[in-house]
Amino acid sequence: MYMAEKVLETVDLVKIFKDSYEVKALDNVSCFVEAGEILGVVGESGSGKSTLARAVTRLINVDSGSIILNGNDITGLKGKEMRKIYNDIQMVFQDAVSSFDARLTIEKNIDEVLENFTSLNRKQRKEKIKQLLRTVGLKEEYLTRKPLELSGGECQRAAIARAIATNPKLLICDEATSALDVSMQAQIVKMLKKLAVELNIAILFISHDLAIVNGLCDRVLVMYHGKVVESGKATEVICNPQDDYTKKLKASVFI
Ligand SMILES: Nc1ncnc2c1ncn2[C@@H]1O[C@H](COP(=O)(O)OP(=O)(O)OP(=O)(O)O)[C@@H](O)[C@H]1O
Repeated sequence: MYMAEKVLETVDLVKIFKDSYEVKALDNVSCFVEAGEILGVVGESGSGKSTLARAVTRLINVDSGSIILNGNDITGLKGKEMRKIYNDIQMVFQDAVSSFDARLTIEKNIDEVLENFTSLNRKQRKEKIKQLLRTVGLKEEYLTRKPLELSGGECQRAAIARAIATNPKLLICDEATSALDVSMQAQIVKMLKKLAVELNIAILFISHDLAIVNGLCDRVLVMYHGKVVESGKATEVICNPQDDYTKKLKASVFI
């Protein structure tokens, strides 16, 4: 029997932020994403979505639970060991422009990643960058443009080109389409679907937009106060929610 490869798995992740009071931002969060699959993570503001992304990329430490990447427990990795797996996990954020160095061309911005994380020579890197731009639907002339000379949608495409430059196994998109207009959102969604299938990348797609998640994701997790309150096939969870919170979330979005 064919078994899809689990690229990411989290087991009972707990993260508590202690300020003047305690916030359980992740409350026993277990989830997984397979190669070629897109997992949506939805929930209102403050439900823990970005904390999950930051925990998985090890930008923050968790209090308990495990993070398994390609079958390896990466929960406790530090420094050099952790840097080795950065090739395998990439992130795309809402504000694509500020994720780039505004003084450098798109080519140079992407080249920095290739220079740091691959052994390609200058000529090979240039070819690779051209190929990456083609993959995300940007013409070669964008190589010499600077981030502020691109539209929001084009810049997000360039950010995705840079994110896939190291052939990651897992791509985390944190509100990656939220700043775009509806037609741009649709184009990026189409492209992410294509990338998941053609490059066999697992995508964790964080969004507050249930309609987009419904159109893009295979499965979805609904988070509330750090807990996964419902999960399942995206169309089933969103079209026919069982949990009261998911019902409310859907009603608040679609009224
Ligand atoms: N560094 C931090 N210190 C203290 N509390 C934090 C920190 N980061 C997040 N939190 C808290 O953890 C909870 C979850 O926040 P998180 O950013 O994960 O939510 P979110 O679902 O991504 O929200 P949004 O959709 O607004 O981005 C919130 O109550 C937030 O205030």
